[in-house]
Amino acid sequence: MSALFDTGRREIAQGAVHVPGWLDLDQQRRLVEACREWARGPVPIRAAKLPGGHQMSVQTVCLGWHWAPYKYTRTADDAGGARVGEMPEWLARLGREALVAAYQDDATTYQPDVALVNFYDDKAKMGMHQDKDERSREPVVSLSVGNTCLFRFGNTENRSKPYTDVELASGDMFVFGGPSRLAFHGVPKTYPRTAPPECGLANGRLNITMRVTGMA
Ligand SMILES: O=C(O)CCC(=O)C(=O)O
Ligand SMILES: [Fe+2]
Repeated sequence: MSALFDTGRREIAQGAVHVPGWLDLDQQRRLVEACREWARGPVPIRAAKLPGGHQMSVQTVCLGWHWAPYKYTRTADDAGGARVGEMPEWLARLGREALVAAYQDDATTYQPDVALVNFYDDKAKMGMHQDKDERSREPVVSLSVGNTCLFRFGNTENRSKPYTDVELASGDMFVFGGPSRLAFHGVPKTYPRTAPPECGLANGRLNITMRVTGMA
């Protein structure tokens, strides 16, 4: 991204950067279209079940690797058993461009091999957690489309304070890596009817996180 569009870039913690409005409306619409396609299969979108039996309120479909609490597999053993869809190279490239913009580092060789596509209806939320099922500690890139949410970005020790509350709006990008890679984070709520009509998503919120599993 050119300097012109980097003006809103904000470092939330060391290695954690929020870039508001990183995706233009055309890119947002294309992502929404792609998410609709991915949600259809080969693995259908589903709300994952936690080991205790609790079902997540967020619905997820994965690319590259299938994530179910708390591991990655090639087949969706909790959702019909099909082999998960490919991680498209264009999406990995978008992840790399995000990293370049967030860290202002043109030399990155970032190559995410998994994407988790999350859909939030107006009631969905995500509790404070760490993304730690990856063997690699390469950064996580997050892209948001649709309704604005409250994103809580915490510390690496526990689920409670200190944390920083950030609003992630349609088109926003957020990266966390380095000393922030294992920070607890979550989505306490989304704000209904806040999506720009032109983003392509009339209801709810989509979030795509890209990661490097470190698995072969
Ligand atoms: O929806 C978000 O912004 C965060 C999603 C997230 O933390 C995850 O999928 O692990
Ligand atoms: Fe996460």
